[in-house]
Amino acid sequence: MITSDPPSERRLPVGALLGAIVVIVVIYAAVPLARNAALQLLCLAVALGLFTHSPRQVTTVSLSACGLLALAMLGLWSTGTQGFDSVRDGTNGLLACLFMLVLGQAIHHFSVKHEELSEQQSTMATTLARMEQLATRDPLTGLFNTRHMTELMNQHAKRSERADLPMSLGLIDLDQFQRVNERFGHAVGDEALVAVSRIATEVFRQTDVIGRWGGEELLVLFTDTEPEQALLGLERLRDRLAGQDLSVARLGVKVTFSAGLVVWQEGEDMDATLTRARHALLRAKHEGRDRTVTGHFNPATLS
Ligand SMILES: Nc1nc2c(ncn2[C@@H]2O[C@H](COP(=O)(O)OP(=O)(O)OP(=O)(O)O)[C@@H](O)[C@H]2O)c(=O)[nH]1
Repeated sequence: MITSDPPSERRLPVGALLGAIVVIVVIYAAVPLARNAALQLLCLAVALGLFTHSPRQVTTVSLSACGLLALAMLGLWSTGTQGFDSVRDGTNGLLACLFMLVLGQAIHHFSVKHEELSEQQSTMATTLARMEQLATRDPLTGLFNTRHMTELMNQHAKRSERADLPMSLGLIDLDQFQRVNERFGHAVGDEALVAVSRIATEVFRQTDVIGRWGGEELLVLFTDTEPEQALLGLERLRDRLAGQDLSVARLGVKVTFSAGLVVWQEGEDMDATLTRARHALLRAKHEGRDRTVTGHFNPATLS
């Protein structure tokens, strides 16, 4: 079961509270004139138990207050201390004890309910986060899934249009991935996919949006980025993958990728942008793989 700490505003060190109770009881015993005020302060200390950590501590506070007060009264009565009226002070003390026990129980009950509620809230938050994860992420790579990427593309297109910001789209396809699966097995192929995804998230900017576009394809949305910079990003990924062993067991699994990179045109439907990116990707494959082919901008302008 998931438990949660009470909110910080409820926290009061129980040790400090017990210390205060001891001091109040000492004042009660030592200063006859302050007895009524001490009883009121004791009740207040028990009420402050509401701000301690747990229901158990609430009970500790109220029982300690009652126990210490009873001991003090017993001591005063048995030693016949002057100024201690056993009827008046005894009745007041017993009433205070009764009040503190009832108050302690009520606060204990409230505290238990509060804890249950916190646990439920925490469980709900975890479940919601898990559901959101399942709805938006690809289970293998942890990247955004196709459906969520589609939503994000449309959102970013609107944002780019409103703010007049450049946006590019890169479609990445791992080369000859079937051979990786055939040679090393599907599980190792999965490892390679996970490794490429992890490296991609490291290589691209945090503002770039990366998703798995089915199978062995990734889609990158280069938001607020000039295409030349997006191309540099893709080539950084190529450099990082070059010669890198992508298997956990160091089997020598290496992959390259082909990519199609296009600039989103203002007002363009994202499906049309994707189609252009796929055409560019196919050209990259036909031209020999392990390269990026761009559409609608001149990579020769690279600085
Ligand atoms: N291990 C693993 N393989 C996958 C996954 N998704 C797709 N693949 C494999 O990726 C391979 C894609 O094969 P193809 O589309 O023929 O392309 P390719 O072998 O990569 O060759 P080119 O794309 O032409 O360079 C297939 O063998 C799929 O089974 C996955 O989640 N895990």
